[in-house]
Amino acid sequence: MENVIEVNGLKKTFGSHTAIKNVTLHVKKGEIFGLLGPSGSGKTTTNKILTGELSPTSGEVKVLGMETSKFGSASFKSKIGILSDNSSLYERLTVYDNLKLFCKLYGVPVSQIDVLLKEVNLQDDGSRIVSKLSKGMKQRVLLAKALIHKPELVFLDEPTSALDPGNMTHIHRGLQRLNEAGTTIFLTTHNMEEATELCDRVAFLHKGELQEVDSPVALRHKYSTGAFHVETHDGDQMVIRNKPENANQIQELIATNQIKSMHSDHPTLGQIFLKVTGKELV
Ligand SMILES: Nc1ncnc2c1ncn2[C@@H]1O[C@H](COP(=O)(O)OP(=O)(O)OP(=O)(O)O)[C@@H](O)[C@H]1O
Repeated sequence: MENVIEVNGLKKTFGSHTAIKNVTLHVKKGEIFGLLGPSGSGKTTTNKILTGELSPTSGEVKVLGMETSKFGSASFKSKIGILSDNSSLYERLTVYDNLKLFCKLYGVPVSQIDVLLKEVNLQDDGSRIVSKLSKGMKQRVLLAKALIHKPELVFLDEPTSALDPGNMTHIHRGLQRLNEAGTTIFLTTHNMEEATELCDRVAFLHKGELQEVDSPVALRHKYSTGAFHVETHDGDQMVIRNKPENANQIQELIATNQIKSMHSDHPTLGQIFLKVTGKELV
């Protein structure tokens, strides 16, 4: 499958500090790819390099088949959408007028605004002044702004960090629909449930280096202890190792209808990150 992001041996230094050491990653067209890492691991720096805001110190970076020298071009900008902590709105204008400006900038019909406001659950808030909105509402307007020109590839840096659970679910469904319609999503998040739910593949970034790149399911399988957690109808809880000598015990529990619940011990992405890097993903 075609790669929309190709990074080989990327390095980025700020003075004597090396923020990105030797990162190689490839994102396929149509994927939701999650970049996960604790504060200071280099996620924002990677995002900024991929969107042309920063230049790499060394290494090869190609996005949508274009070299970094093309990242300032109108053609590149029309194909990517960005939601980052640098994204901003005109505070004194209404939500609708903000989006109207971006429609004009990209030559998009204003009819697109109502569609997008519904997608971000702000269908009744178009006439509100941006400065009066909550942080979570602004984040959703910024998401609408990032998507207004129907980009092929979107970079979303913590897109749901300010959202309540209801709106987070609404945005997750919207991002899944967007992805099903063909948009590739490069997602940066601290939220492990979000990454597990949304991402086809995730990469763990730690101190500027990638530790693991795989699907959440494959990672959880890889780091599974192979044990079963069993709860009986009597309220007993037990951990049974997945070994041949324990097969009889499990069979007997099943035959005597004692099992209330049983699930295999697959660690969460947060637990895997801790195991791989020795650091909490916070
Ligand atoms: N402009 C800069 N000048 C100097 N150092 C920088 C600059 N930008 C980032 N760094 C350093 O590079 C490292 C990676 O920073 P980066 O912002 O990419 O991390 P992050 O993973 O996005 O963190 P967070 O989750 O807190 O946003 C940090 O040590 C940071 O201090």
